[in-house]
Amino acid sequence: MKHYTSINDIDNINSWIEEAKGLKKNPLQNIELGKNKTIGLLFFNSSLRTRLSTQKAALNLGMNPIVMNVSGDAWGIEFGDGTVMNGSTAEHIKEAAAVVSQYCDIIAVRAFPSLTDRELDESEYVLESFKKFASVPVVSMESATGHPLQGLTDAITISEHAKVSKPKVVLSWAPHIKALPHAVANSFTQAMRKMDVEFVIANPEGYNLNPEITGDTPIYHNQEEAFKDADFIYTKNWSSYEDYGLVDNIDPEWMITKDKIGDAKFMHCLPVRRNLVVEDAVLDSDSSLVIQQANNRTYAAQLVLKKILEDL
Ligand SMILES: NCCC[C@H](NC(=O)CCC(=O)O)C(=O)O
Ligand SMILES: NC(=O)OP(=O)(O)O
Repeated sequence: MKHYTSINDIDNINSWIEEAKGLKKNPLQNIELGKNKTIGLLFFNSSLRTRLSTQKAALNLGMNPIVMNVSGDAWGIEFGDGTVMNGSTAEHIKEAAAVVSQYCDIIAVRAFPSLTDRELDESEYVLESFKKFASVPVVSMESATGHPLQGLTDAITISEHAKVSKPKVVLSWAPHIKALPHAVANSFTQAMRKMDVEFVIANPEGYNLNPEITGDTPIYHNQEEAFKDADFIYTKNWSSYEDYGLVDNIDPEWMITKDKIGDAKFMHCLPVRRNLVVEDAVLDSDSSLVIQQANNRTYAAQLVLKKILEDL
C-alpha cells in the first residue's frame, strides 16, 4: 500500500480486521520491519489518542517517530498555487513537503476542515498537497472529510465484541455546543457499509450526512425507533452538512442515556463531553467500549504502517 487516507484504501476489511487482531496478540512480532525508518507526525490540530497511539504503533514496528505541532510551532504553510506570499504564510507546501520527505519515510498528517467552505474542505487540499509534493507515503490522522484510522479501529472493536453474526449497529448524532466535523461519522459509515452488519443512522432533520457517503443506509429522524434491537450504538456529534457547518440543534433529547441504549454497547471515538453527548451512567458502566476502542487505535495504526512499510 502507498497512502492510507480513506476507508476506501482498505481492500478487504475482514482480512484487515483479522490481521489487526493478530498484531494485538503479539504486538512486537514485526519489530525489525521498521528498523531505521522514520515516521513524521504533523498535527495542524489537537490530539491525544492519535498522537500517542500512532507513535506507539510505530515503536511496535521498530520505527522512530518524530512529532510536530504544525500550527503555532512551524512556519505558516501556503497551499495556494501562484500566491503572492505577502500575508501570514511564510513557506509553501511545495518546499515543506519536499523537505519533510527527506527526514521521514512516512508522513502522517492531521488537518481538520474549516466547516465554513464545503467545496474547499471536500477538496482535501492539505492531504492532497502532501500527497502531491511529498515523495513518501502519506497517512491521514483525520482530515477534513475522513478519519480512516478511527474507522478501522471501530470495525476491529465491533468485530471483537459482536455476539451475533450480523449485529445491528446504529450511528447516532448527539448534541454538542460547537461545530464539529463529519470526518469520524463519514469513516465509520464507510467502514460499516463494508462489513456484514445491519447499519442504520439516527440524526435530527437537517443533519443528514453527505448522501454520497451514506448511500442506501436507512436514516431515522426518530432515535428511539433506530435504537430498537441495537447491538452497538456509536455516537458522534456533527454539524449540519446540508447547511454546512451550522449548529442550530443542541436538543438534550438526543443525548445518549442508559435508559435509551438498553443492552447495546456504547461507542465513541473520544474525546467526549459528559452529560452533553452522553450521560455519566453510560460511560461509567460496562456498556461502554470507549476505552477498548482507544486501545485498538494502536493496532489499526500498526496494521496500516506495516502494510506501507512492506511496500516501501
Ligand atoms: N479525533 C476525534 C474527534 C475530533 C473532533 N472532536 C472535537 O473537536 C471535539 C472538541 C470539543 O469537544 O471541544 C471531531 O469531532 O472530529
Ligand atoms: N479519537 C481521536 O482521534 O482522538 P484524538 O483527537 O485525541 O486523537
